[in-house]
Amino acid sequence: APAAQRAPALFRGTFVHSTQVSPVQILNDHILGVDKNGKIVFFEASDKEEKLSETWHFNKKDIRVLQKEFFIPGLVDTHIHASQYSNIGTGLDLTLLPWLTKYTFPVEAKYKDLKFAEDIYTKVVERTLKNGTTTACYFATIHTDASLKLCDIVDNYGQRALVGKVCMDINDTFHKYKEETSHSLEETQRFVTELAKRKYPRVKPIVTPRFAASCSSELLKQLGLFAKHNNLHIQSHISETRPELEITKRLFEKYENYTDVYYQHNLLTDKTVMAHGVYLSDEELKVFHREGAAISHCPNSNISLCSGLLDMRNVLKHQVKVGLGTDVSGGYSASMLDAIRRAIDTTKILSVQSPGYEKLSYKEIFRIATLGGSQALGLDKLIGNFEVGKEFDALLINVDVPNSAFEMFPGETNEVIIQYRDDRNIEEVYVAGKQVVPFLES
Ligand SMILES: O=c1[nH]c(=O)c2nc[nH]c2[nH]1
Repeated sequence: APAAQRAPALFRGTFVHSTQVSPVQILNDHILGVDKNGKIVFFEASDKEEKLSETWHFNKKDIRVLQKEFFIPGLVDTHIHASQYSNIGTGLDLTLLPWLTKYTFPVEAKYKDLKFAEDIYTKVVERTLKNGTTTACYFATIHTDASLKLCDIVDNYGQRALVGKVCMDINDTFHKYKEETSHSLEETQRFVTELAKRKYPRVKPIVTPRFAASCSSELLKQLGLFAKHNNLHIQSHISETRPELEITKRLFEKYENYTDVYYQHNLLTDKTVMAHGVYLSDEELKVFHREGAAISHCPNSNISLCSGLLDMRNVLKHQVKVGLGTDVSGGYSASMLDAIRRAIDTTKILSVQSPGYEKLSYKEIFRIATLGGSQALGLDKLIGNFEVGKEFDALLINVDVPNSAFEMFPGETNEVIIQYRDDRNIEEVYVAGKQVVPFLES
């Protein structure tokens, strides 16, 4: 088993596909496999084929040697507004607060219509899977039935997800889109109960106060207590823009800072993921570390809405759990590859502004997009890398497909792909060992 922990994140090998278990990769004298429950196993084999046929019931014809393919762990999108997918790539001329009023609240209000919800939610789940997102942490809208519909679709496609029905009882700029305080809590309870009844193995609820500026203290308190008593995941936004910080300060005068608002309402736990955190002070980062709360870094959105640049090096220095998020549709791409690139770009910009700033390497960002994301969502015992006993959430990358988006040059290793590969080179997507959404023909 310890050998598995040493197994690299990506490698070439010989692939074995079968109708019973798939896939398996032979690495020198070891076999990385996936059992019937989608769990990763790793064992030594003196005679690979004998061992394979005995243990896994493979025929020789199932074994294919494809030098141009390799696996990477599935990508974890720690912050994505499924409901905003219909706005993707549009309306990015404003900053956060006017953007919410002009573009975002009007589209979210449409999810009262279940047919509209079903159409957009189907498209976003399909698209994120095709882009290699095996796990997503979704914001839905304030509508419970539409949020449950999103859960049904996620389960149907075989994606892994945390899904949140949005809670907000304050909206002074778009009055139609808010709830009564007690209704917001009751509907969250109904959402959690109804989702539990469905017994979906890989779709879990997440308590979702939109952000402090759209929630009364009473609502935050009720949601915090509900999450605490039921040991639930929590997500929200924090310290994304300066004007939002000012409003929050005015609304929650007696609190030390933004982090303290969530902390005092029982909303900052080791199952919490907060989007953005661009303007968190070192003091606040220390509280995040102490409480085991995570940050979802959403670099595309931070740039697109001109919110600010997160100092990831400082977040890592404070040992705060951190993952990456696409933040559709503040972010204009539903691809985690885009988030990886923007995250690297952000630290490069910071290094231009402050010579000597230690940029993040692509290896660090790749880890944050996979294992880091699983830690941020409290799922790292289950997913995030290829450790024995975890579930096999993986992408099969092929560097040599027809119409590939880029060239491989002589002597290059597969590691090159992590630096500039394209989504179109994701050939197969696996969640818990099961193939979901085949994308490219090989
Ligand atoms: O990027 C963001 N998108 C949103 O929808 C939102 N709501 C509050 N704060 C937010 N930030």
